[in-house]
Parts: sequence; C-alpha cells; structure tokens
Amino acid sequence: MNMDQLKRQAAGRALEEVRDGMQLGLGTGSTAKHFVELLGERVAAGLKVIGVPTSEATRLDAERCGVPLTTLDEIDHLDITIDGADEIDPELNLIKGGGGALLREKIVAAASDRMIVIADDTKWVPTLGRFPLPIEVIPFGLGATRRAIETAFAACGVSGQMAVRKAKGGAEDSHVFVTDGGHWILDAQLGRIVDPPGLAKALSVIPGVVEHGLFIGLASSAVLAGGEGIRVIERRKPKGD
Ligand SMILES: O=C[C@H](O)[C@H](O)[C@H](O)COP(=O)(O)O
Repeated sequence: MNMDQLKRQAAGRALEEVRDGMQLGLGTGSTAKHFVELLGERVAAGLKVIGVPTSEATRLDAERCGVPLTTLDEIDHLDITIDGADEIDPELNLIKGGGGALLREKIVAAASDRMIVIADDTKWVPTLGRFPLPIEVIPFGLGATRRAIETAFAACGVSGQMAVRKAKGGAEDSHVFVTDGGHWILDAQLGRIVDPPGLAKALSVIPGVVEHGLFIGLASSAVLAGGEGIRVIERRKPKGD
C-alpha cells in the first residue's frame, strides 16, 4: 500500500466516528483531503452533517464534494475535528502547519469536543522537532520578532535556523508564502524539542507571533495507518491538559 492509500485508510477509520447531525471541523492537507472526499460520499448517500473548513483550500474541496459548510460564528461548538499532522508524539502533542493552515486549524480544534488526528504512521515520532516548526508571524517588525523567538528557543533549550517560508515551487528569490490570514511563516529547524508545552507557552506570548504549530493537549486520539494495519491511540489526559 502506498502512502496515499494509507492516508485514505486513516481517513476512512476516522469517518466511522461520524454520526448523523454532527458538526465537524474539517482539517487541511493531503490526509484531511481524503477525509473530506470520503465524507462527501457519505453526505451524497444521506448523512446529515455540517462542517467548518480550516482553510480556503479545504473550503473549496468541501464545496466540490457537496459537504455543507458553516462558520464558528453561526454555531456554538463542534463535535469532532478531523485533521492531519506533520508529527505526533506519544503524548499526542503535534506539529502542524506544513501546509500553512495552523492558525485556523488551532481555532477550530480548540472549539471542538474532540480532535481526531489522521496520518500515515511515518508521522509518529518519539520526540517532536525533526519536522521544521512553523511559526506564523506578522511581517511588521519581523527582525524584533525573530530575536524574541530566538530568546524563547534558548530559554527552552532548543536552537536552530529559521527561514521565512517561500511559496511552493518557487525559486530562492520567489514570493513569500502568505497564509489565509495574510501572515508569513517562519520555519524553525529545531531537531529535537525537549519541552513542547514549555516552548508553546514561550512562543505564544511573543508580540508578532500570531500562532505556532505546536498543538498541545488538543488531540483526543490519533489514527495511524501503516503496513501492519491501523493503530488508534487515545490520549490519556483530558482535553486541555
Ligand atoms: O497546515 C497544514 C496542516 O497542519 C496539515 O494538516 C499538515 O501539514 C499535514 O498535512 P498532510 O496530511 O498533507 O501531511
């Protein structure tokens, strides 16, 4: 089975948790896209759900697949958010934002009773940090924001190169990647994040940092598809801890 088939398998397993009448957060990325497509098939067959997309890309996919959409202004909570991740550790802490959707993804996940992470099992790591940590920033005052981030890194026992993300497929001098919220992303090569909750807190208080890709205490379970089959890992602590 190739990677794409594994992603679809994980998406299919998460779909089993969806019930008639649910309000769903719809994640972003290649794995979440499989979920939206499979959900669309169930909607066409009569399932009644409504979704909140975490990006413009997912909004377009959901519309194409016939999944009815709403916003967090029109409903007061979500039952489940189903989303992919770039890395997942044994505490179900995540790195997200490889596709640049971390801000809306975190807002939607935080508004959900449960978050199910779907992934192929290469995303499962003993320690977060091999995947560059995305940090969404305001372009104004970027130099000052970068220095504050470096100070936060040092205080949390990590260090590494940071680079402003460029738009995909572009050359070195190509345009800066701009998020759905109109911000930029710094990708930080940290290698090994020893204290993800501590680093998350330190980054969150920096003026100029809009959001970061550390999702701490948000995932309720992870569905991992691999050569050996599907593994479902439940979070031990309650949401928010
Ligand atoms: O911003 C993008 C999201 O956080 C994605 O969920 C994450 O990058 C995983 O994407 P994929 O399923 O394509 O590996």
